[in-house]
Amino acid sequence: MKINFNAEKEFDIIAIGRACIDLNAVEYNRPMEETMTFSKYVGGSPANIAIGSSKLGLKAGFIGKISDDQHGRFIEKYMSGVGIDTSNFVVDKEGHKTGLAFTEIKSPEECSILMYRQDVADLYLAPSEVNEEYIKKSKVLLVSGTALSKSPSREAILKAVSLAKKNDVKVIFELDYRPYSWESLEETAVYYSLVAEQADVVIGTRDEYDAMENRETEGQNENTVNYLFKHSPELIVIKHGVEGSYAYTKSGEVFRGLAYKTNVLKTFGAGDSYASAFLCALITGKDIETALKYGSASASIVVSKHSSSEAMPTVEEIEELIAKNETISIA
Ligand SMILES: Nc1ncnc2c1ncn2[C@@H]1O[C@H](COP(=O)(O)OP(=O)(O)O)[C@@H](O)[C@H]1O
Ligand SMILES: O=C(O)C[C@@H](O)[C@H](O)C(=O)COP(=O)(O)O
Repeated sequence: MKINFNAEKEFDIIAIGRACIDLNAVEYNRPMEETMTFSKYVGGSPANIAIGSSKLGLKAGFIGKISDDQHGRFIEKYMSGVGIDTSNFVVDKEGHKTGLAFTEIKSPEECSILMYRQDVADLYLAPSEVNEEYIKKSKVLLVSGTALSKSPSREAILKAVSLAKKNDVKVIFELDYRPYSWESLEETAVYYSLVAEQADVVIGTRDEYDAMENRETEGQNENTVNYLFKHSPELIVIKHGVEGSYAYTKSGEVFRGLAYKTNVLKTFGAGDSYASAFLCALITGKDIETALKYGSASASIVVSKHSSSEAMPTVEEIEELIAKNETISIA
């Protein structure tokens, strides 16, 4: 099965949400308390997805608010440098700062992220700063769940989703759940359900769907898809880490994507690289099974490297890995 996108559109994908900075531990395999040096990269889930998409040859744009300082200018310059249209970046004029994510790489299995996200510029994107003429030019609007965590960004996202639906732009909802961004699980569940019900494609980990369902315990994929398929989604992707991922279609098909063996350096970056390559495959007309392979291969490459954004692979690297066919099989 394939998803049909409107071929007349100028952009393949426009992402909306945060464009921030990752500061990744240079001395890894140790706790952050003992880490003295960090490398700077552009970060933020939707920015990473836009960067990954652009590197794979898609025409990508971005809607977001950046700080009026050195960090904001670094982000804009890096993203335009990799070919992303940054004309719809808004520069914050109220002194809000760029969000920072310090990463800790204790071991390949034990990584964590320490986020500095108080009063960050990205969450001040206002509905009036979301432009219909821009959104209508894209095949896809990629929405990050974290952008729903606070107003006015929350309303800006809801406006963007309704403009996308009005203008034949597919809404892809990447759940991107960061618990510390939210007041409560209850609040997350309200806004995640609202947007997931309107989206065409939903992508998330099992844990993230549990947040959408306001669950403290692990839910069943079958129940999740039965609920969402009563609404707009035509495709639902549920990721299970190294155990791989599943894609469910409204017509009842289920596909499994296996993870590819790799030399893991750190675990973060997997989700964003997966999303960009999965979507690139779908948008360029590949079937869902191939899209799952693209997502898994891209994630496998990025977890073997130091960054999330800079490490995003090319189509050739992805296809080379798929051709080797060294998957991780877990029952
Ligand atoms: N250790 C790993 N080795 C190889 N691939 C991995 C590994 N961990 C995750 N992946 C790949 O990345 C995808 C997304 O990872 P997951 O952990 O589910 O998402 P997220 O990073 O959003 O939490 C998985 O479906 C898998 O294909
Ligand atoms: O999303 C962020 O704000 C931080 C990211 O830039 C960071 O690289 C990361 O956590 C990516 O992890 P993923 O969501 O597993 O792809």
